[in-house]
Amino acid sequence: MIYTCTLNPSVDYVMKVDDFRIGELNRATHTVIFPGGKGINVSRVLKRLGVDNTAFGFVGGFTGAFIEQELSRENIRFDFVKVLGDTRINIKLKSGEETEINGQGPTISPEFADELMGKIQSLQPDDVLVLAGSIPSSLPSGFYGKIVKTAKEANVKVVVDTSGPALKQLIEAKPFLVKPNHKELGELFDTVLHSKADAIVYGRRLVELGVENVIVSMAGDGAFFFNKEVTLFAEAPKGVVRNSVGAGDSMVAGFLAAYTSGKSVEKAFAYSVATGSATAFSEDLCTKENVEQLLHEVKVTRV
Ligand SMILES: Nc1ncnc2c1ncn2[C@@H]1O[C@H](COP(=O)(O)OP(=O)(O)O)[C@@H](O)[C@H]1O
Ligand SMILES: O=P(O)(O)OC[C@H]1O[C@](O)(COP(=O)(O)O)[C@@H](O)[C@@H]1O
Repeated sequence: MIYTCTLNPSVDYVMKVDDFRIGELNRATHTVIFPGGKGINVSRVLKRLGVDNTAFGFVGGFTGAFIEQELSRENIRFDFVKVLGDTRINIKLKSGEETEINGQGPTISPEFADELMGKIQSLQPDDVLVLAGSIPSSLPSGFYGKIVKTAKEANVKVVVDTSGPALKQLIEAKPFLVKPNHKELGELFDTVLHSKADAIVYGRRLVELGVENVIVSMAGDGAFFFNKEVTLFAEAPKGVVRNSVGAGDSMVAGFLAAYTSGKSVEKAFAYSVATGSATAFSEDLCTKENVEQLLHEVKVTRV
């Protein structure tokens, strides 16, 4: 069974504003609201790809109730810890460029953190645990590390999609899969990546550090896959980007959906790129039909 864990879920409030002006009254021409947070996006895309899974994490208040209601509507299993305070609202402003403001999220007190650890302790060998998104500031900075240790002791495969110090901490635990974008990969090594050659150098370094499989996404410029045996590159399919929020999370879901159904890493990587682009070209997350239409456009080459 695949489990996702979102420590800081969100309600993503997407607002389209023509000609946004800072410091003035702007009126949205289109608004839409989605349940969000990286692990929740992975759960939603997995379900759309026909893979049952369970979402873990912390939710609270009216925004938390909205997330549960939307996941129930999509028949996605969840087992959240209910916290005091409201789940955050993240603003995704579309006005030519995409600007994002992510909220802080509610305070998670130690008893709620322990309740989540209890759920992690109940995982079984060969389960997959996707740890995705930021760590709320109220949790101890080593919290992700503690989750990975518990999961790995139970022979659970750990997948990581996060950034900053949380990503650094999780790399040390040698996860099964990580999916940084090129900016997050640069930050991990206190540098800025300027080229595909740079992405190859630092992607391979993650494998040397013990990560089993690495996907480095570069938005419309394609993606790399690295493990001990191969380095692969895939061009991103061409299309009109409607909402790239959740595209990275969709790649993780696409890879896992294909890999856990027995596909090779080459095929799972191609499916991952098609899933990321299918989401970027949709207003909400992708559907399985969108992914399969794009799959034939993804050409994977060995580097
Ligand atoms: N402009 C684009 N054209 C085609 N595909 C895109 C575009 N932007 C994102 N994608 C797809 O989404 C994936 C993840 O995007 P990226 O922005 O790199 O990740 P993240 O959302 O984690 O920042 C890419 O590998 C690609 O498949
Ligand atoms: O936990 P963080 O890093 O604040 O990110 C949360 C945000 O990331 C998202 O999951 C989207 O992530 P990606 O665009 O990287 O796939 C949004 O749904 C959410 O608002």
